[in-house]
Amino acid sequence: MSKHSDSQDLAAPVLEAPALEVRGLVKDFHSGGLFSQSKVRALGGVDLSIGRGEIVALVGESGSGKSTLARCIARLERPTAGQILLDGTDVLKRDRFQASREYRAQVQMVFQDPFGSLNPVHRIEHFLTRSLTLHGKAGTPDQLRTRLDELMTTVGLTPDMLNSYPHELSGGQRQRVAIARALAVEPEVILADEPTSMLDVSVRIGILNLLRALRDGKGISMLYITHDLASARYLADRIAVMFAGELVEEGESLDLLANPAHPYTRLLVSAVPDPARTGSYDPSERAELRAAVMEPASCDYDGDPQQRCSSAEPVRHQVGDPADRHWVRCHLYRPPAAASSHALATDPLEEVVSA
Ligand SMILES: Nc1ncnc2c1ncn2[C@@H]1O[C@H](COP(=O)(O)OP(=O)(O)OP(=O)(O)O)[C@@H](O)[C@H]1O
Repeated sequence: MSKHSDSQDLAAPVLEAPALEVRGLVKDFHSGGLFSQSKVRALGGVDLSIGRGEIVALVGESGSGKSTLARCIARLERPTAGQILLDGTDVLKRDRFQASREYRAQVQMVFQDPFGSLNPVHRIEHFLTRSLTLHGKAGTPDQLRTRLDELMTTVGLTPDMLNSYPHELSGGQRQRVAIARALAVEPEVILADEPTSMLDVSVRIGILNLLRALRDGKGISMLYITHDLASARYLADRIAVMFAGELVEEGESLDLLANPAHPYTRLLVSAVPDPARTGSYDPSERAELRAAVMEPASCDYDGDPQQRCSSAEPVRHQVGDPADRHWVRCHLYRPPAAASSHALATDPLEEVVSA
């Protein structure tokens, strides 16, 4: 059991170098018109790493900065400051203005909307062939045919669907095509931004299982973005919690959900439908947690008279066993014995993800 400490020097286990790492990533958006000086700080200095073959879920409520982080990593947005390291190389330094083709092949993004990401005038074969050709992986016509068929079967579709148009497929099948398109370039990392949120509940678990199979079979590292803790728990090895553009807690999925240490994480956990708590759900508990965390500069959770977040950034505190790599950033963190527990009693996934 760790003790409360103001030190950032945590006793982390020595691990293999991560596949992808961001350090101090800041993103400001200008707001209020062309001549306005005002800005929105969407990311306030994010540090996050994804190990090889690891699935990290990034969770947080709408507007917390999840998509901005993924878009910065995919280099669809230019970060204001910070580093993005792929296999230890600082890619922002190497390719300052736009990502190289090599980087785009290594880091692929799958978007939330499988309807919007496929141009309706093209057949499925077009999307996959284009990716393969752009990245020099098409080969001879025979090799291309084999590769296309393989991609379709890998994502659970049949090769005859290559002749279909997007509107002839279901939402789940379209998302599988989007995943096949990402796979075509043989990426090292996939950034999946709410890949199931626009799909029928009945097909969500199939997409999650596909992502897991790709990690297991091909060793692809993934950042899985969601506001749904139940699916994060189902899929991810680790969960990172984002609040107002900052990571406030991170840990092994089961440990973090069983022992949430930050008031915001507890708020999220309390929102997961939990069959074991049906009937005893206490709305005032949620209201109290929400009030405590919605004003991060003056968080009075547990009554912090000093309101330290407004004058100093909270440092990271290790939570529990160092092997769990569980940390929290909160001035009010106390070791678990003194904190209240909001553990998920049973697996709510049956209720939330599957039909
Ligand atoms: N292009 C933009 N211009 C100005 N502000 C932006 C832009 N994109 C994002 N923001 C702001 O940055 C913050 C983070 O937004 P972001 O979309 O990353 O959050 P999110 O957690 O992904 O939310 P959601 O789950 O709703 O997608 C928000 O305050 C948002 O309004």
